[in-house]
Amino acid sequence: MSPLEETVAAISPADPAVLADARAHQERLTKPRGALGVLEDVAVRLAGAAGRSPAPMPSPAALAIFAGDHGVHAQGVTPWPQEVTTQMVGNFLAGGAVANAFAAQVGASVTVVDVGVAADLDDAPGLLRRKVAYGTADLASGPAMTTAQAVAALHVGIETARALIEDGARCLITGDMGIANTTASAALICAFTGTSPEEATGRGTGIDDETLQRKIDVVRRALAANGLEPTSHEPAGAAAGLRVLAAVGGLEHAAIAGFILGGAAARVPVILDGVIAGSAALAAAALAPAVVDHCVAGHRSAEPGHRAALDHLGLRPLVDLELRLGEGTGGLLAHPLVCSAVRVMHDVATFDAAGVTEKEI
Ligand SMILES: O=C(O)c1ccc[n+]([C@@H]2O[C@H](COP(=O)([O-])O)[C@@H](O)[C@H]2O)c1
Ligand SMILES: Cc1cc2nc[nH]c2cc1C
Repeated sequence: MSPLEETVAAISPADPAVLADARAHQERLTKPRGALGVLEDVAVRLAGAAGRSPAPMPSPAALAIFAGDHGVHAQGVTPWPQEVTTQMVGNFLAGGAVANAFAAQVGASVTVVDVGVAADLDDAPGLLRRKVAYGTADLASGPAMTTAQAVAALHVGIETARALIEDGARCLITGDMGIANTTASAALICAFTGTSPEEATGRGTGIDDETLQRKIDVVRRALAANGLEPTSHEPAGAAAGLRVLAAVGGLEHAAIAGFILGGAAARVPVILDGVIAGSAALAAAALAPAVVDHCVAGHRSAEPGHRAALDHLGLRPLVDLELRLGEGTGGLLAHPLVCSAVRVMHDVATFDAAGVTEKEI
C-alpha cells in the first residue's frame, strides 16, 4: 500500500460509545447544562475522535505552513507578485510573520514546508525542503497538477504530520502561503460543493471590482477546462476527489489535505485555518469521509467560499474576526479555546463530587 492508502485505511470515525460517555460526563459537571455552548461540542467531538473520554489535552500544538506557487497567477487574479510567496517563507523562518507572533503567544511550534514554491530555497532551520514542483500549471486552461504530483504533495503532508506527532505534537494546526491560492481554493469549493463561482470567489488579499470579475471568470473557465462545472452533486469517491484536487488545487492544498489525513490517522486533532484549509479539507473528506470527525474549524475567514466549505463539511468555526491572512493565524487563535474546552472535562468537578445541588426542574 502507498502511504496515502495506508493513511486513509487507518482513519476511523468518532467512537459513538465514547461520544455518549463524554456527553454524559459533560452533563454531570458543575455548570448549567449547555452553559459552555459550542465548547461543549468541541470537547465531546474530540473525545469521540480520540476514542477516549476525556480526550487527551491537545497540547503541545504544531503549526505547519505549506508554501506553494500557482500558474494561475499569470491571469491577474491577485495584486501581489509571485515572489512574495518565497519572501514570506524567509520571513516565517526569520520569525517575523504574524503566524510567528501568534504561535509564540499560544506556545505552538512552527514548521515551514516548501512543497512547491517557484524559487529554489536554501537549507534553513525550521524549513522542510519537499518541493514537488516549481509551482502548479495554470488551472484556467487545464489540470494544475498531474495526479502523480497531487499524490506526492499529499505524501508530503502525511509525512509532515507523522514527524510532528512523533516529536510530541498532540494537536496539528494547518497553515498555508501561496500568492493566488484563493483562486484555487474557490475552484475547489465550487467543484466539491456545487457553489457557483460568483458565490465562492472573494477578494483574497484585497482586489478591486474589476479584478474580482476577472477572478470569477477564471474560476468559471477553470471548472469548464477541467470538466468540473458546479452541480449539486459532490464528485463521488476517492478517485474523483483526487482528480478534482489535481485539476484545480495547489500543491499546498494537496499537502494540507495530506496533513489533515495524517493527523486523523493518528487520532490527533487538526485545527483548520481559513479558506485554503477549508478547501483542502473538502479534498481530504472526499478521500476519507471520517477525517472530518478529527477536524476543528479554527475560524471563519472573510473569504466567502469558506462558509460554503465549512457548511459542506458540517463544521462550525470557533472564531469569526474577519481575518483573511492565512499562514495558520486563525487556527492558532482557536488553539487556547480548544484546550480550554478539553481541560474542562479533565478538571471540573461533578455535582456529586463537589456537593453542589442540582436544579430542581
Ligand atoms: O486563510 C484565508 O482565508 C485567506 C484569505 C485571503 C488570503 N489569504 C492568504 O493570501 C494569499 C492568497 O491571496 P491571493 O489574493 O493572492 O489569492 C495566500 O498566501 C493566503 O495565505 C488567506
Ligand atoms: C504580505 C503577505 C503576507 C501573507 N501571508 C499569507 N498570505 C500573505 C500574502 C501577503 C501579500
